Amino acid sequence: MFYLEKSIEISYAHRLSLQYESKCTNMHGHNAIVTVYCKAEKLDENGMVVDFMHVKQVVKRLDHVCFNDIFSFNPTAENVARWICEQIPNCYKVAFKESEGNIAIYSLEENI
Ligand SMILES: Nc1nc2c(c(=O)[nH]1)N=C([C@H](O)[C@H](O)COP(=O)(O)OP(=O)(O)OP(=O)(O)O)CN2
Repeated sequence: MFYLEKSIEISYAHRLSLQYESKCTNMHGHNAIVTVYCKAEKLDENGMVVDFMHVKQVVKRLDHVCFNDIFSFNPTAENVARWICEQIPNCYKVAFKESEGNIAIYSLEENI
């Protein structure tokens, strides 16, 4: 099995829709570190699991934007991690580090 991991920093704004009072329902921003994990049993015709540049292109679509403008779902770290995973071939896990102590992980596998 071949494994690949890439981390990219993004800056974004968002506000959350929540069923309780929270400061996070106000527009605010984060500098997040997104780590994308991919794997493949066989390499493609270019000798890759997936091109690092392709991973960057997808994640950078989220840089310096307001998540509420581009997503129809509530832009929590969990939901955005799943969205990223769904965009990237051979991706099985995304860790979305919203701030130093806050990390959401979406994984297709049980053992994260
Ligand atoms: N499960 C989730 N919980 C929260 C999310 C989320 O995406 N998933 N997001 C937020 C807000 O974005 C909020 O800005 C983060 O709040 P907080 O935990 O207070 O963040 P910090 O620790 O970075 O901020 P401090 O003010 O320094 O404590 C909330 N919850």
